[in-house]
Amino acid sequence: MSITTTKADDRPRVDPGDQVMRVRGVTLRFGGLVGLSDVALDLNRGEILAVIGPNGAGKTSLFNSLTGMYVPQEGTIVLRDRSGGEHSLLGRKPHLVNRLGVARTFQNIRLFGALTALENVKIAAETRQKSGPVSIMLGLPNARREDRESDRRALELLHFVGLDGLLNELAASLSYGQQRSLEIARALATDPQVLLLDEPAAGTNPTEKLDLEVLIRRINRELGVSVLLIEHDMRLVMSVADRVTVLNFGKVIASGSPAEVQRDPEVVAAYLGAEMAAEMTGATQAEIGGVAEDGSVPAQRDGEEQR
Ligand SMILES: Nc1ncnc2c1ncn2[C@@H]1O[C@H](COP(=O)(O)OP(=O)(O)OP(=O)(O)O)[C@@H](O)[C@H]1O
Repeated sequence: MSITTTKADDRPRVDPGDQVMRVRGVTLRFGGLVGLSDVALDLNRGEILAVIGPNGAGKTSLFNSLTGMYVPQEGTIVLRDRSGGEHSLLGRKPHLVNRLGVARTFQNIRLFGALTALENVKIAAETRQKSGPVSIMLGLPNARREDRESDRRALELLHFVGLDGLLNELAASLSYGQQRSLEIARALATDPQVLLLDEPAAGTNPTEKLDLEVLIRRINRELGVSVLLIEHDMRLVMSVADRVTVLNFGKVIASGSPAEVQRDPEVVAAYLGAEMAAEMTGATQAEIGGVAEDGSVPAQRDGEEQR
């Protein structure tokens, strides 16, 4: 992956027939609770696909299933590489899924707080190295070359996400928005074909949200990375996503362009349900869930779902 291959305005060609990830019939149960039910989803190469839905709808469970952290009891999850080779991801260990080209960020940021920004990204870049521990310990030429390459790559990515002034700051001392950018740089350092972003705007301020919007587009356009995005901020989703898939109670209830999904009666009903609940109880929209004035979709309360 090169950082400077295309101009910012160049969209990678999105060919609906060229699916980089294909998910079919995925069902995930936690004991008696159904987290995902017969979920199907296609991510086309070069596109940004948002996955939305109220809290508890199954979005993170889906990401965990796509990245090997959860193993669904039923279904298929296939990654297609650039030469058309197909790889089943179901049941594969997370580091092997990553090696095949799927990287992710987490809803709750997972950085090494006591390491610097540069070290956090370099560790991820090193997962692509071929030198074994003995070559590294002995400082053999191959190992030294790969070490310099990891340094170069980490610096390039920190520049790409706008953190080049903070290379030597401890991750824990960065602002929330900066930590989110660092997590993205770290995910990119593993050279993914597909990047899964789990609520990247959570906890960021309005300026950081706008920066994030630009960054997601640049990752997609300049690096040619296909993006799956979980996000509650509907303004961000509607602005960056090519298509949107809506989950509710673990099922896909709609899929289409942002405009189509916004008009879909089932999606409207899912969110209107929360609105009516707010009216009936006198609670505010934000307290109950539904589309709030700022465009965000707050939580569905525990116990609302019948699974
Ligand atoms: N490890 C687990 N064990 C048991 N239940 C789980 C587990 N992980 C998720 N669940 C349940 O599966 C359902 C879907 O949760 P999930 O976190 O995927 O939803 P979500 O759409 O990502 O919500 P949020 O927007 O709050 O992140 C919830 O009822 C949740 O409690």
